[in-house]
Amino acid sequence: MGKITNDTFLRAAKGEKTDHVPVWYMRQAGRSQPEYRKLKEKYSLFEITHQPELCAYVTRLPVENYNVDAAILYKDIMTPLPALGVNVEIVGGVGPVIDNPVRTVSDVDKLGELHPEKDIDYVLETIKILTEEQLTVPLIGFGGAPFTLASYMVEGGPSKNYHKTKAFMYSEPKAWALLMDKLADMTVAYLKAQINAGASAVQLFDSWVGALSRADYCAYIKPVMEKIFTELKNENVPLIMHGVGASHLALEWNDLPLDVVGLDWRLPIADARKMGITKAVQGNLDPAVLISSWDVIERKAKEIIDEGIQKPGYIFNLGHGVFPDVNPDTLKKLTAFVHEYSAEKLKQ
Ligand SMILES: Cc1c2[nH]c(c1CCC(=O)O)Cc1[nH]c(c(CCC(=O)O)c1C)Cc1[nH]c(c(CCC(=O)O)c1C)Cc1[nH]c(c(C)c1CCC(=O)O)C2
Repeated sequence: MGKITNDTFLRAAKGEKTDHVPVWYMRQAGRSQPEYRKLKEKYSLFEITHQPELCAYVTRLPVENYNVDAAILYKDIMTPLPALGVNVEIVGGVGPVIDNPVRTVSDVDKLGELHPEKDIDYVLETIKILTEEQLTVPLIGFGGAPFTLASYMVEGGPSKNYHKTKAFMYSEPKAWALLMDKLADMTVAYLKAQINAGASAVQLFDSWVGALSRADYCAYIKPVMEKIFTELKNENVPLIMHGVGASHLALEWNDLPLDVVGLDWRLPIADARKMGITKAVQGNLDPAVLISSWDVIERKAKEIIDEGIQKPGYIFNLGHGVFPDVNPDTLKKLTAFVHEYSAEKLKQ
C-alpha cells in the first residue's frame, strides 16, 4: 500500500482523458459519517488533527466507504492560524470563532509567520502516514484563500454579509494589502509543506469571496491569488480553486496560473465553458440534492456528467460541502453511479 494505483483524479485535473469520471466530495470526511460522529463524542476537530494516526483514519474513511478517487486531508482551513497568533476555536453548530479579531493596522502588524516543520508538524506527519503507507488514491492538500481566512479573522466568526471585512478592505487599503500579503506567504508555505510531505494536488478554498464584485476582486484579491499560484506552479501538482456563489469570478480564476476551476451549482458546466472557461472543471451537484430521492439524484448527476464529459478534464464533485444529514449510503451509491455511467458514456 501507499502507492497510487488509481490516478484518474490527477489525470482529469491535468485535463487528460480518463476511462471514467473521477469523484470526490468536499467535506467527505466529517459529520455525515457515523464513525466520525462517534469519534467526535470524545475528541474535538483540533484534537483529532493533532493525532496523526487517528487523523489518517478519518481521512481514509470516505475512500474506504465510498470508493472515491481522491482523499482530502482531514483538518480545517483554520488549522494554520494559531501559529500567526490568532486564537481560533471551532464551536459546534457555529463554526470557527476567533476571540482576538484583526481590525486595525497594528493587529495586522502583530501577526506572526507560519513555520510548517515546527507549527504543523502533526499535519505533515499525517500526510506521510497516508501517502507512504496507506492510500492508493491521491491525497489532496488544501488551505483557505486570503479573503476567506481574513473574513473570519476580521469578523471574529462566521458572517452573512462580511460587512466588517469589506469595510476594513475599503477604508484601510494599506493594512488590507499587508494582511493579504501575510496570508499569501502563510498559504504558500503551508501548501508547499503539504506537497513536500506527499500531497498530490492542492485546493484553495475561497468559500466566501463571491461576496465581492468582480471589480473589487480584481482590485483587492486577484493580485494576491496570482502571487500564490505563481509560486505554487513550480511544485508541479494540480492546483484547484473553489468558491461558493462566485460564478461572476470564474473567468478571473481561469486567467490565473492554476489547473482546475471549481464551480458551484449556480453555473452549469456547459455555460461555464461557453463563457470562456478553458481549464479543467470540478463540480457541481447542489449538496441539497443529496437529501432528495434517488431518482432526483440520478437525474441531476446524469445531467452534470453529460455536460462535464464534453471535454477532457472533468472531476465530479458537489458545489459545496456534504452536510451532516446526508446518508453515507447515498454517497456510496452516487460514486458507483458516476463511475459506471461515465465509463459507459466515455466508451461511446
Ligand atoms: C469555510 C471553511 C471552513 N472549513 C473549510 C472551509 C472551506 C470549505 C467550505 O466552504 O465549506 C474546509 C474544511 N473543513 C474541514 C475539511 C475536511 C476535509 C473534508 O472536506 O472532508 C475541509 C476541507 C473539516 C471540518 N471543519 C469543521 C467541521 C465540522 C465540525 C466538527 O466536526 O468539528 C469539519 C468536519 C468546522 C468548520 N470549519 C469551517 C466551517 C464553516 C465549519 C462548519 C461549522 C459547522 O457547521 O459546525 C471553516
